Amino acid sequence: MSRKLIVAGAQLGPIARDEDRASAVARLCALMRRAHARGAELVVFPELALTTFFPRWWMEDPAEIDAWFETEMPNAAVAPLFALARELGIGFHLGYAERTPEGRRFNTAILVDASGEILSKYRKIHLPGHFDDQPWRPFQHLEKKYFEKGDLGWPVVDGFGGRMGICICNDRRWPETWRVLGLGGAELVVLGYNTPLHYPPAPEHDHLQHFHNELSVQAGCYQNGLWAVAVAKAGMEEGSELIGGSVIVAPTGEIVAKAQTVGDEVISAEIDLDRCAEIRANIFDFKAHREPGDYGAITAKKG
Ligand SMILES: CSCC[C@@H](NC(N)=O)C(=O)O
Repeated sequence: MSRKLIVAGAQLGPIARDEDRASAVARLCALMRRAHARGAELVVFPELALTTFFPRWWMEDPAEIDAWFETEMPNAAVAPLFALARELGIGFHLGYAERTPEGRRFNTAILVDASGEILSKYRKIHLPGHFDDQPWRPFQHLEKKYFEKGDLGWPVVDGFGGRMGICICNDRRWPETWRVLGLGGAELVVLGYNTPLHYPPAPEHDHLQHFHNELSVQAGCYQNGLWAVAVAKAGMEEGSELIGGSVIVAPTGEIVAKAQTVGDEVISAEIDLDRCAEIRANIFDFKAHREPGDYGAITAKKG
């Protein structure tokens, strides 16, 4: 038995600070067409895919901050993407900055089906970086200032013939993310990232950025017996070099497709969701072998 599906990752090259939504959406549409031409039923776009990675700048003016956020989804700016998805009959994952009607701000991603309906929404839980102005850095990482911690948990929903989960960028480094998604029955996890090559607090690790990206995604897939499509916004963006290396990873932890550039690029693979059982019914058979009674420390409060 098999449940086969062609999936694509649409890596983005840099988005300039003054590049407007219309330009970014036109690029997403061009990538969606390329993914569709490869037979993809689902295309995964990066984290915060409609703008430059704005948390690298300290801003105080609320109007200036709000300009980076979407107050509705879909909205007029992304309407062409939703319309194209419907026309082509392709689903997609999109990361964006969300501002709610109550003025709450989240780093959000949605999963949209081939009819343009939003199937699932996730708000980023692991927010990296800092709250305060740190002008000593060549660029800042102010996700803790601009976003609240997500309040939707890690939803797992039916879609694309299987069980679908979402996480966002820094979440991929945390085993708890993958385990909670795995416990929810996720068979395919989609995620986007903006990962600077340079990490100012520990530059001695800069040369490990690609390794840590792959290590995290491959371990998450293997240890939970699921597929992942992990997609970068890459390249030299406003003086900050972002890693590429978008990958599609199998439940065995093997990479089955990988980007070769740091620009706009489509990767794709035919995946079989039934291959999750190769791991889930064996080495990581949760029911048979997991010992949650001994894992209490994992859910204890911070400290
Ligand atoms: C502050 S350094 C970590 C950078 C982080 N980036 C995002 N966007 O979460 C990441 O984990 O890739």
